[in-house]
Amino acid sequence: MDEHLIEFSEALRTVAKALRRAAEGKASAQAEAAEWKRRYELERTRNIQMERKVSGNNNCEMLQHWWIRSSLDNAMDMLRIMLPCLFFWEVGKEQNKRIAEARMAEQFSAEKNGDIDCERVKNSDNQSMLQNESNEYSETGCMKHGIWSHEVLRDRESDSNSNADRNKIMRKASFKLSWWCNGENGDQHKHDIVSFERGNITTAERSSKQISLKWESDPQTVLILTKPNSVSVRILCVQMVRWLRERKKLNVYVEPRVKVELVAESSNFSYVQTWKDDSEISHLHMKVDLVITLGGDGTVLWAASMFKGPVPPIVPFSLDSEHFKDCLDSVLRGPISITLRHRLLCRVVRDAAKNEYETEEPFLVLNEVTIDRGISSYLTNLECYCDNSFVTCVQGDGLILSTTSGSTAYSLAAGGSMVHPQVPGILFTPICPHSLSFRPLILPEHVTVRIMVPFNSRSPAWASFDGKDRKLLAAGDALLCSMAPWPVPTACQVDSTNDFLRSIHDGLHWNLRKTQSFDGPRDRDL
Ligand SMILES: NC(=O)c1ccc[n+]([C@@H]2O[C@H](COP(=O)([O-])OP(=O)(O)OC[C@H]3O[C@@H](n4cnc5c(N)ncnc54)[C@H](O)[C@@H]3O)[C@@H](O)[C@H]2O)c1
Ligand SMILES: Nc1ncnc2c1ncn2[C@@H]1O[C@H](COP(=O)(O)OP(=O)(O)OP(=O)(O)O)[C@@H](O)[C@H]1O
Repeated sequence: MDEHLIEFSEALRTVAKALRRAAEGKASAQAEAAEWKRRYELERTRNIQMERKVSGNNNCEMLQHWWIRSSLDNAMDMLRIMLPCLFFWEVGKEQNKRIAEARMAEQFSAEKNGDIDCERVKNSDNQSMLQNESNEYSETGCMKHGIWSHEVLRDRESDSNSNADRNKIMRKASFKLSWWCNGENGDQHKHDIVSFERGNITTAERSSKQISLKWESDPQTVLILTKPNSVSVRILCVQMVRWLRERKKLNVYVEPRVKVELVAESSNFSYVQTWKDDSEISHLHMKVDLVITLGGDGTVLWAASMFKGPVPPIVPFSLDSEHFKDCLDSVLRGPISITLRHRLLCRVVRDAAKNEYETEEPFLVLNEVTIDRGISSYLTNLECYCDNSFVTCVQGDGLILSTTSGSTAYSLAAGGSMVHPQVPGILFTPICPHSLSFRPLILPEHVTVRIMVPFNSRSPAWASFDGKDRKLLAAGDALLCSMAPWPVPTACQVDSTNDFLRSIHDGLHWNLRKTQSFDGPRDRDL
């Protein structure tokens, strides 16, 4: 009995193997056939285009001979390739072969009969989808309706179908990719970065591309922002204001504090402009062509925080900027490489709010928003959601939601990755989590992160924005954070990537290690 069972199971295994091989043969034959068909169609389209060109010469007879000959050559080539494929195909399904032969015959005879008039083909009752595509392709150079992929021959549904049905072919399921936005009035600015060609997805444009700024009219007005309480900054500021006004004939804006300092230095600086209150600051972006910062990273953060909407290009100067004239000359002339630094839009929603839109004044951060335990000695307890999905509960000192620009600041100190500033995304970095497995995350740019202080939390939490403006988050309060539509354009010294690498080498001494000495054991000694 056992022997019979073993024999039977062996037989079954053999049958299964044969079936699998047949299925694999069919799949590869189908793939190969589809590929050759695609090439055939491309060639055919090219021929139609060439024919159109030649017909301009009114040499119809020559054209017809040439066309028929090249079509025959193509068809023969295709047949040569298709025959072995069809053999395998037959193993799988006899009907596929019949459809393919019919299809080939139809194409072949159409070509042989010199059926090369695009309009005629287009209007023909028996037009095939293939011919339609061909016409569309040759007329427009691209697909008109949606995104198509390679065509494949369709299994015949039933033998009783009409000839027209039998000869029908089916394309690989066509599809369209579109951006998902938060409704029509969503605050996310999107643009197409993906292009489609015959169903193959290619990224045409990526936001991490190097961007170049070319002035279309000469800049007229410059705003200079300076780090306070620094003698070297004050000296540099005086020189720069003078040069910009006297040599470049530009209008110069400074902060009220700096104007007082300048006028105290010399009454000649009375031409320097400033503002009286915050409402004037909100209109600055409409007057200022360029912002110059004299200071470090903190001054750039300060500059960005002054613009609650669009930000003019920022040229950051460190304190040792001896060559500011050459540098500003080339910036004012353009073109310059810029880095578009993404910002995060942060809104606090109180427990008492009726809905998510009832928020306090939003904050825009260039580095990060931090939610921490403040002066409380208890662990934070923060519930985190990404769109509507629960992410995790942060129990530790807190959480940093950082931009990629801010990835080299606090987030880095808390163990987050350093990310090129042109990469769009939100870094989700815990601060001293009380768990061994809480690794930092990087979330995509389009999400909204929601951090909530649960009602069972032992203490409130504190949110701070680029290290400033602390806000208390009580139980039930939440912080919403998403990518802001207004990036901060900063001028590069060389280009985005070069500047980023230089800043992590020079500023952070990234991977600085003494070079290993030459003397010592070598591979050949082993
Ligand atoms: N443990 C930490 O590393 C820590 C703690 C608190 C705040 N910070 C950072 O300080 C920032 C505020 O800066 P500030 O100048 O107003 O305060 P600050 O004067 O205390 O300077 C903080 C330091 O962070 C550096 N820094 C700021 N942004 C940076 C960036 N994007 N890449 C690399 N280094 C950066 C500055 O150069 C400065 O040396 C916050 O946004 C936060 O990222 C860091
Ligand atoms: N125009 C300004 N008005 C008020 N505060 C400012 C201004 N510019 C900078 N700050 C603040 O001064 C502090 C120090 O500025 P900044 O980081 O530029 O100097 P730094 O610490 O010497 O530079 P770094 O450490 O990045 O080399 C920051 O907290 C910043 O917010």
